[in-house]
Amino acid sequence: MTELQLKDIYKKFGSKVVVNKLNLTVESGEMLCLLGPSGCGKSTTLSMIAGMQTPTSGSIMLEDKELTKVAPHKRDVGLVFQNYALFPHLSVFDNVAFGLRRHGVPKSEIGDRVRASLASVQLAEFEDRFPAQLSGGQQQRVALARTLVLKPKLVLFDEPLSNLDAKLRQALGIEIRLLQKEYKFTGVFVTHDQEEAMLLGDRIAVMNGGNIVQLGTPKEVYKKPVDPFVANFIGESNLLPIANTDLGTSSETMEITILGGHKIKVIANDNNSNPSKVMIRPESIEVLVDKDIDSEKYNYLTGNVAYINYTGTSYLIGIKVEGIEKEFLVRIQNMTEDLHFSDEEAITVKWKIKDTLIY
Ligand SMILES: Nc1ncnc2c1ncn2[C@@H]1O[C@H](COP(=O)(O)OP(=O)(O)OP(=O)(O)O)[C@@H](O)[C@H]1O
Repeated sequence: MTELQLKDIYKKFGSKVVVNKLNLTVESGEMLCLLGPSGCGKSTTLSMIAGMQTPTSGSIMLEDKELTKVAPHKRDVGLVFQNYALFPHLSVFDNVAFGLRRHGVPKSEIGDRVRASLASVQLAEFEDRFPAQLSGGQQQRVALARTLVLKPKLVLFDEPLSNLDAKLRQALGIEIRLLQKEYKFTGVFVTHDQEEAMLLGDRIAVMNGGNIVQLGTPKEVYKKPVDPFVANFIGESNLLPIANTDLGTSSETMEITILGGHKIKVIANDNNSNPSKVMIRPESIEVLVDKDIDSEKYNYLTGNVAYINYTGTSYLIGIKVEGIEKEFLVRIQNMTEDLHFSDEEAITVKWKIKDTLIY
């Protein structure tokens, strides 16, 4: 069931268009991540749903209600911000109870609801503390409890994890997912961090310049990015400029030449006439060890090792390939043996033809 629908949402600040006829549907119980670089219009989109900004034109429907006609505090929409926005002079209990009191919830109900909500964010023992006596992660949990205690249909998250360190970000991200199952809210989550979007989103809307450039599941946007911008923004990528495309096609594959004269095969289809770039994910590439060449199935590229970085879970190898400006990146996971390469050593790598995307 559709919960939230944005229709032709358009927003101008002065003469600058920041959201450009955006259309988006969020299903009931879904978590939709708005992901994009700074300035792409994701926070403005969220602010319009929350009612802190008014669209220049377009409509926002929450179920069958036109939200743009409803005052912000009557929208049944919860908000979780980056900076927690707790009342410093109120205890944790009173911060969480604040909204219930304002909504006129009977006193007899308030204690139970606040305690249940604090328990669900693992802060049952902290109700008498003040925000300044809590860590950043705990403060953000109070902010979550304060929002969820009101049981809103829709919860809007504006980069709520970005003030926290990497480990805590992941832990709290997982908690938000579990809380969503428990409270059954629909969520829109703004972030510029692709890992966060992959962790939290049932679907991800990738934004650029006020538009949604791709909408899909984390797997879809990662495996089949629609253009070089998305490929580059989500995960690591090797984007190689194409020099020449018509070097012969078989029924299934097409051979193209990239800068430096290297030949690469791609799966032929109707969409790849006149492409300008080849894209290969670093983790779909392997180092050639056995010298067994299978050019029906694999592409090969030879260069010299520029650097090799060990991250604990993988190796990242940068390879200088003739004619290609940026190092070609290879990420090797699940290594059973240590990798040893000296600087400048010649290296050949291979990847499956089917893992080669073109734009
Ligand atoms: N109140 C405002 N008045 C004028 N321009 C604004 C206003 N709010 C945002 N903008 C501009 O609109 C554009 C989009 O801003 P927005 O905050 O939506 O981007 P964002 O994708 O959320 O970026 P960030 O991650 O940096 O917050 C930016 O160029 C910004 O400078």
